[in-house]
Amino acid sequence: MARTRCDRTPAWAQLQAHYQSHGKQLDLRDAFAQDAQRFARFSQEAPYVFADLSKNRIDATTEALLLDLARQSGVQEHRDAMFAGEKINNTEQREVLHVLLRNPAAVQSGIAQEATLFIATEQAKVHTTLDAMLAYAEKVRADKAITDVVNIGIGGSDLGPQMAVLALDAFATTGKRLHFVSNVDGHELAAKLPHLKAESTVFLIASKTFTTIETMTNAASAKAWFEAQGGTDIARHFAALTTNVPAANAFGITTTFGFWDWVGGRYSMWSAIGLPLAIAIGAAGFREFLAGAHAMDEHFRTAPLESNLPVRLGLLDVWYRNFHGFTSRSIAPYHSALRRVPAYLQQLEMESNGKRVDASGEALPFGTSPVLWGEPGTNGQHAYFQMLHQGTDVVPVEFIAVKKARHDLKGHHPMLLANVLAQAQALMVGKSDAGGHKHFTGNRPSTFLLLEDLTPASLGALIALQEHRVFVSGSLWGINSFDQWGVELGKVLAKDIEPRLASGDATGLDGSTAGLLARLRG
Ligand SMILES: O=P(O)(O)OC[C@H]1O[C@](O)(CO)[C@@H](O)[C@@H]1O
Repeated sequence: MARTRCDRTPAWAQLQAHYQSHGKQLDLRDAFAQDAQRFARFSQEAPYVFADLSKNRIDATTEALLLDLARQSGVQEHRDAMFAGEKINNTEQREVLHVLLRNPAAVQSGIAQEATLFIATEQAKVHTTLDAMLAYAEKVRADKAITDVVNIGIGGSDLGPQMAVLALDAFATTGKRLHFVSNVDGHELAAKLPHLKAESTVFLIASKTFTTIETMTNAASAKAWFEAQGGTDIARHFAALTTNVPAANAFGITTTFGFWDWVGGRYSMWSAIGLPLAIAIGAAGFREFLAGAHAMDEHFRTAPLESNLPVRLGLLDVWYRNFHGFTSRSIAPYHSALRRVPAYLQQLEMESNGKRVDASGEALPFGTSPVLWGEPGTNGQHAYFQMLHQGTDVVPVEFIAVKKARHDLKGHHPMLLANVLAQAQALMVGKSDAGGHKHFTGNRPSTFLLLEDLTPASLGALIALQEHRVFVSGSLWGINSFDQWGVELGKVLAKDIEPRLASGDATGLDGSTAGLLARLRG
């Protein structure tokens, strides 16, 4: 697989020169004035998602050079290697095949015989497990005695299903209450338990590894509570979603749905980890969700680079991070059901691309993952948008809007859409007030993602789009987007500190940790 780190390509130097001569001065207002076709030129259709990129600080030369950067870095080859089942997660020697989870059939052409065989075998397992998991979801949905489903998991075993269950609330037809418990902070689980009854609750223990301390602690407490309430039928009231079925069995759970180590935690909601969503919207809805993601996979896999939305977004991310030096991106979903999307994207992008070394371990001489943050519009407008409009830092904003409303409250949706348009417009056009307090500099960039309707399929496509744009920027940066060693140190230290809270032993601790330990014990 030919992969060249972006800063080692000829296009990188050309982009630097272009940034100095044109890029940094580009004014969006002039760009629109000079080009009546700018909206059409810088917008992109993809399955279920229309993207307006025209309010970004790019021109035709920028795009051409960025596309050269993609070609010279080997993004296409890297993408093909992922789809072909190569072990592109090199630090863990694993394939990266979450796309298989939403692939309707094991059709792969032009790849090595060995990979074809591997993919076909894994694909068969995916479909068998999917059928079993969806049959279970339907069983729970049909079970009148079950009123509550509690998902216990954290990170990728929580954020995805939680985000999707909220997003697709309009499609939730079960009448069952879905709860998500992630934090090891006992306040979270303790607040739920008094409202649950053992005989009417199903606990889903979601953990890829089945070793994560938060999830194991919550799962043990949930099981102890269940038994203390007189519950005995663990097989009916507990299910495990995991790659580590033996550990789930050892924990006493016999109802299990597996997945595989070629699925990263933050890429796992398409697997058994999606069970809460399948229970909420049903098997057919879940299959539509997968189909929407698959449509985006096909777009990413086959569309030419210049009309490939994940590629265009990933290139833009690199342009902003490494040439403009923007360090964050604000996500502004103008749909209250998408309120957990910013949190979901934080893990997706920051855990994938928050790396300081390339895939070979060499320190990178440029910035990588931006900070992602945001709240739903219009709420954000009345909080931090002040800074977006008039602060000293430029923060590119990614608006997400949905054309169709699924409520009939008069006037709300046009007002919501007017606001999202107005915010994007205000950021760009600004307002002159001779440099005073009411002055808006304008020329602040934004991307506008538009869905016709928020459905299982469009949500699937939107999230797959985000996965692939993260792939593209990570690929350009030459990093391994599929490991997360940065989460390990804190886990190890917490294990060391926990017994010290009981013993008070501060041997070898730094002064601050020792001081705080003493206060917490006092
Ligand atoms: O599903 P698991 O194995 O419990 O892991 C939960 C989360 O913890 C992490 O490994 C980080 O610690 C994430 O990557 C993952 O999504």
